[in-house]
Amino acid sequence: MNDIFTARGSMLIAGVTVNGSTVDIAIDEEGMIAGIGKDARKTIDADIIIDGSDRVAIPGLVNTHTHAAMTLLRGYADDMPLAEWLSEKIWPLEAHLSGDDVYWGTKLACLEMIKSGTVAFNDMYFFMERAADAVDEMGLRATLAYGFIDLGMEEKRAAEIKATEALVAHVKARKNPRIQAAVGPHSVYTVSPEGLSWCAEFAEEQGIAVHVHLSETEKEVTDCVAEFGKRPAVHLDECGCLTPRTVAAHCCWLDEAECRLLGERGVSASHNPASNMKLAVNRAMPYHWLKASGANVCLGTDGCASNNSLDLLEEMKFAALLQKFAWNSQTLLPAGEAVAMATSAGARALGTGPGTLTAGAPADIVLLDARAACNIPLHNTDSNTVYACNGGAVMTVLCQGRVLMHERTVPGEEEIVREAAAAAQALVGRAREA
Ligand SMILES: O=c1[nH]cnc2c1ncn2[C@@H]1O[C@H](CO)[C@@H](O)[C@H]1O
Ligand SMILES: [Zn+2]
Repeated sequence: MNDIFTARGSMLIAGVTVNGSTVDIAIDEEGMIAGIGKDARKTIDADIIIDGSDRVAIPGLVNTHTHAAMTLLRGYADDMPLAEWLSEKIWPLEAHLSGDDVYWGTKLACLEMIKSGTVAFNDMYFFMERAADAVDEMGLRATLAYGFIDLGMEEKRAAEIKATEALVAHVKARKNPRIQAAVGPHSVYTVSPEGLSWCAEFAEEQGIAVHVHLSETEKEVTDCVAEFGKRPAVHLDECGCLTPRTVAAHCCWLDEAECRLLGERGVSASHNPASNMKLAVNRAMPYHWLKASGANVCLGTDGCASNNSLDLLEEMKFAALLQKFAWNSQTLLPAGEAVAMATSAGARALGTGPGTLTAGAPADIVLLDARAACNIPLHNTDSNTVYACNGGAVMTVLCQGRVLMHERTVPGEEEIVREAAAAAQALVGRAREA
């Protein structure tokens, strides 16, 4: 069974349930879906066969906003307001982070993501060269941004520019088709207009994505209006940061005109319901306005210090429930749309393919346990996936046709858990001594 992780060749997932029908999924040697349907096995001479009976296949999930290595901060500080939480707890501890911490924290995040069906993620953090090592080894896809924070200081800005340029050069030099670089201006309250403009220009010049926090709290909006005379989305736009390559996380306090602006600019808006509820940001993303505007609404978990897990199956449920509750509409964000947010919309945001189970798409595939209680009965796959199951129902995960987890086994799990726990403990120890 172990060689399924290293075996290369064409593959057949035989007799698997997709949207209520039993089909075969044929995967070619390049890791692309060659065919899907009752006769798909005829399209290839499979080297590897995965038994799909008792399995439901869905496209691989895409986490469009996280800080992966914050797994090390899981449970370190909870139940606090955002500004206090960041400035009194999170940032002081992050000041002691090392590259090794980010490596093991990101490995743990990748393990957790694979175990809950995620095949690609959009990350913003520090020591991202080491995050790239972790992603490389774990086999999923990632877009990696250095979290650019200049706090209005010219000297700090110069250092952030250097760090951003270094990461982009590093990622390009790796030539790993699964790993992309992005530019990561943290937010309008931590980056000066000069910093934001530099980020926008550099991203444009490099043809890479912009990853930013936007309108997470009401305070962010009132402070931005007081300082710059305009709301955060307008401010970001004037600095050139709103583009079809932009992923804006949270988008809770956008007004209707800002939603239209995001739609016009072709921005991807990443909904992070668990983090928003936990930090009581007190307003849900206006999904209905963003959807009407044509913005690409996708899904993210945010980091493990504000979630505190990376389970997108759970997150789909939070999104569908929060939207209904907040906007008083039983019909808003139905299950099928929640699945699309976590799959095709996420794939569009990160440029990783169509994010669907179709011929010609990359074989980014999740097999859920059809015999798990949460999948009985199977009246409707989308419904069970969003409302009943969590990551525990994920059995097998493929990324570009490569098996990352099979029957819940991920190679190297024991070492990752041991080393990440040790790194977290040592990090807190260093902070306490300081
Ligand atoms: O919800 C959040 N809002 C704003 N900042 C956050 C949140 N979660 C994590 N970070 C912070 O963003 C930086 C990423 O490079 C880190 O400092 C991380 O702690
Ligand atoms: Zn965040």
